[in-house]
Amino acid sequence: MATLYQHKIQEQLYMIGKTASQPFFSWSQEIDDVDPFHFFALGETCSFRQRFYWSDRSNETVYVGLGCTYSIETTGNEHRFHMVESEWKRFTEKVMTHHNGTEAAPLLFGGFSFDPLKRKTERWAHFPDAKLIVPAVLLSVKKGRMTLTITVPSQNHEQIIEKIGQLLTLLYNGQDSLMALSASCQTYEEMAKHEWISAVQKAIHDIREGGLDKVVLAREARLWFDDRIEPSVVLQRLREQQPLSYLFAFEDKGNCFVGASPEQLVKREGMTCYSTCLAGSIRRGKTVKEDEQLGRWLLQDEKNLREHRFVVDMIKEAMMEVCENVRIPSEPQLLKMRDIQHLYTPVIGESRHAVSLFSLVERLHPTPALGGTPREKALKEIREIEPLDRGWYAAPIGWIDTAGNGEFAVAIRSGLLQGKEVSIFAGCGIVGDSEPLSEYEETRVKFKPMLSALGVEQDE
Ligand SMILES: C=C(O[C@@H]1C=C(C(=O)O)C=C[C@H]1O)C(=O)O
Ligand SMILES: [Mg+2]
Repeated sequence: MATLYQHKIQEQLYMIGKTASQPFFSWSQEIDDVDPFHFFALGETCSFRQRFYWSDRSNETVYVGLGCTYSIETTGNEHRFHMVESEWKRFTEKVMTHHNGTEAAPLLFGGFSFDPLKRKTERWAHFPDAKLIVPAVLLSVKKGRMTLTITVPSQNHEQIIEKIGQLLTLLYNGQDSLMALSASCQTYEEMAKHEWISAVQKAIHDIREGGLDKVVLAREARLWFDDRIEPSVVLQRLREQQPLSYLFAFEDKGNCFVGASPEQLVKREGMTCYSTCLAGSIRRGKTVKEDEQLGRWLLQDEKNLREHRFVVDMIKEAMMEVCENVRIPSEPQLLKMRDIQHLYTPVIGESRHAVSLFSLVERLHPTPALGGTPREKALKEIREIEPLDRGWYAAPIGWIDTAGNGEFAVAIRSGLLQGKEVSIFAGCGIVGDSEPLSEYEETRVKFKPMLSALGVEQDE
């Protein structure tokens, strides 16, 4: 039965290719339920060199992509958001779609580097300042309904269609295997710890001198395992451990950037635009009582409220420039994740004119939650004093569809998996009354989600 199904799809694809009048075509069909993690893992089995994974905070929308039919890439480009937007538009004009009654259509997924002007290291060699791809095979899950979308060139596609056929055979004949984490961590090292603390001291000093209000400083920890870490295992563990976060992964030739972020940068759905202000943090309590006490403390702590206020002021201003009827609560609320609680203020507005998703991303990135205030001064300070190449950490990651709707998260609580080696990243907002050691502790708490997903517990 399953093999027939696979052959039918292959046949249809060859037929469409023969009559296609555009350079690419895209074919969609609703399919029986499959496990998205299993689908992602099969990408490796069938040697697709690019894979991505996305699920939103409610887990209502899941996208898993394998292979790459079209890619948009830039390095060091100041106009990178605009360039990606126009390239995507060009692609959508070159593709013929066969929906078969589904809502699905091709999708562009990818991310950006935090700062194109920062000096780059070898570690992030596969992650340029912008890289977004149209996958050859896309699994979409929307409110429980699953769709498969295959997007391929109209000519010379025999090899890729053959490969997709193999994938479908395995998908319906193989077992869904819940994989366990088999690699164990041999060495854990906090990189440039003392330089980072000195950088925090310097930032506090510079803020007190005036002209700079807030700057976010991040650091890295590196782990060495006795075996290769398979990203699908990490994703599965993140889903279990961080059910309220965005889950994302972007893999290119064995380098996989993965994370579970609580932070939305922007979402566009028709004329409605969403963003969130997230800044100000404290750990979770060990008991309900302690947890509530910590939460109450956070809601009235001057230093954390100041960190948060800078983010609210900037996002509110940016949204009011392009939206009307901007709704934003006057006080932050608590957002509790498994390991940490934050001050949180959601923002919603109706776009005044056709404001594109990428122009919103450009306006908002980086918010003072990841850069600082004023933006350019803070970025300069980070470039100069932060002992780290952030790469894609703390930058926008997400998707856009052919109608221009989509969503980008801020890629924090994340790490880069490279075979047996993993780098994880965490940062925090420094203001005038920050204390270097408590900021250091805050980054330790922010390492926890990735560490637990990797099966590593920190010393208390
Ligand atoms: C920079 C990070 O987190 C950001 C910084 C926060 C803070 O300083 O309180 C809180 C949430 C995030 O916007 C990170 O997790 O690496
Ligand atoms: Mg903080």
